[in-house]
Amino acid sequence: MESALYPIQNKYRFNTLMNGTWQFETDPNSVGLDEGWNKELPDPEEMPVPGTFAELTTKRDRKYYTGDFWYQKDFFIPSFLKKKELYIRFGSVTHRAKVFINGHEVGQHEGGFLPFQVKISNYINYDQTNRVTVLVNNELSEKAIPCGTEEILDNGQKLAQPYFDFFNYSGIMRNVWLLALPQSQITNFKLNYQLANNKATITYNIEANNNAEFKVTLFDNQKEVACATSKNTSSLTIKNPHLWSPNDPYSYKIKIEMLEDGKTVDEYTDKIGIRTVKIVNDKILLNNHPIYLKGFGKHEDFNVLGKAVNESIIKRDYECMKWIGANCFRSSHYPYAEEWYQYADKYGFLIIDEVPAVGLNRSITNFLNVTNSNQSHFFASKTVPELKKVHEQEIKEMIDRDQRHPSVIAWSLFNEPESTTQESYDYFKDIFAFARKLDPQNRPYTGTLVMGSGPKVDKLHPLCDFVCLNRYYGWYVAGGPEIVNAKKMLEDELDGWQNLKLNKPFVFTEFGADTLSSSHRLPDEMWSQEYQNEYYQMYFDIFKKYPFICGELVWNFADFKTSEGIMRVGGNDKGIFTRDREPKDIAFTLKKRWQQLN
Ligand SMILES: CCCN1C[C@@H](O)[C@H](O)[C@@H](C(=O)O)C1
Repeated sequence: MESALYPIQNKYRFNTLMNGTWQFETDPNSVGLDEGWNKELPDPEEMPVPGTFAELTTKRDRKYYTGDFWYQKDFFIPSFLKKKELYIRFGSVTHRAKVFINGHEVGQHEGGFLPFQVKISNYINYDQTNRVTVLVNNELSEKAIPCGTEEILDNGQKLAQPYFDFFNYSGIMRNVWLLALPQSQITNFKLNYQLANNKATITYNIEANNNAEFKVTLFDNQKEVACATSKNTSSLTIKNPHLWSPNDPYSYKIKIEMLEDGKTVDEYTDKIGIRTVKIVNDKILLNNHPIYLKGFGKHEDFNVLGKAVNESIIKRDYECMKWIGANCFRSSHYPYAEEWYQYADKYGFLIIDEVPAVGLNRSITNFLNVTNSNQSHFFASKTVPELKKVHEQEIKEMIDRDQRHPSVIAWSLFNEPESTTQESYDYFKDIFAFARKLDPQNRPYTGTLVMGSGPKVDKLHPLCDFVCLNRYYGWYVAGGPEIVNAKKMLEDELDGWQNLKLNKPFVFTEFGADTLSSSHRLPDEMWSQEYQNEYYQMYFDIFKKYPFICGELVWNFADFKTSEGIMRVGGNDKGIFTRDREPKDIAFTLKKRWQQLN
């Protein structure tokens, strides 16, 4: 069911997008399966794919709809495709899906931010119209990621209660492809690079659905530079490699041919960037040179689109990040659509790729409890074994999908869980041990520590190759005139970390202040542009004193939608850019700083 290879077209492989208008119907009483909705929706409406119903409706109960809902689309399959294996590949379906072809169940998937594909060949009527139906569910629990719960309102409606600070958008929010693939096919390939003596050794490991030989060819600007024919794994070596880096995102082309009895039966080509990432003492090295990460925590989020993929938004975000002088972002708090990583490879951005392990606590204000006995002991609950299984499945799918991107430099296995209890350490010790077996390039593994999980109480930093801090001194604590105290709080904490002599890099993966682009205040006040500037200047002045700080990823790239609440004005307003991607004053401050920072 996993589908790590992005669809391409060549003489062996064909695909077509199934995006556009699908039929849609909510199923609040979960009667659809009994009433045959997998064959025919009784009273559907049009729904765009990719898209999310929550951003399109004018009715509150539809916006917050929680439970089962159905998508359906008819499609024609000509008989000349009979020789191929047919699949439907979903870039994602949020949060879980059951797929039917002409009424027959063909597969299901848990997890709303990673691709999967279902084989449909055995259920297709050739030279006829066929029907795909998807049963989707968007409920939150402590047995899946992202975590949350739900309540039943007085009118009987379910309401998702996220343990996280972004709107629980759901549906088919990424591209959908019809794939026609060869019977014998390449299903994934993994690459690792060693650099020495001005040579690069590229070790490959090819996964396929049949035993075969493989011919692997590397091209530099169309010129063949290396070639090998082998079973699934071997290596290629090239002299004077042109390495990939943010300032020079150079790519080679790799072509893999699958051979049966000497005849090519499948071919997959991709762009690859030769580079290495490692941690040495308290520095992050890219191609053996220390790097400083400048950029953002982001969200996939935009007006009307919700989290639906849209290449215009992707392009605009990268243009803004190039303009401001950023070189990095974290895919907070879930793996983004594949197109984000393709652009990062092309434009030379670095990505900390994050699995949707957010809300592994019992409140998004968990940080208020983390240092006292009010802790929720989240990892002591009986649902943890089920949660761990899903967490591991999604780590594997994320790494299988993204391990070849040169832009991906690290894996974030958690965002702000409960992290000061022995049971949290026991849980994540297993999670890290599981994950460390999966990446052929052995990139660094980390996770972000919630406010309060500091040097005296945090249990998870020993598992991390570099330590990521989400800190809000000057906002959630010691805000406004008390910002004078916030400075000392931040310094005291960093002194505490320094005294542990961890000899590890630290990255600030979140720090920020809600700011209304309409607000100017003299003297500055919280929510004003002037305060956002003062807040960041305080952090930057302090960062200078701690050489182990190797990155500043501000929160957030842009304003984004959350659930409603007394601390949210139409959503989270900590953006450097507004939700429609226009700069706040702080963007010009960061541009000046980041273009000078090497
Ligand atoms: C400590 C608060 C949690 N942190 C996580 C992120 O998802 C939130 O959007 C951000 C905020 O509250 O702005 C802070």
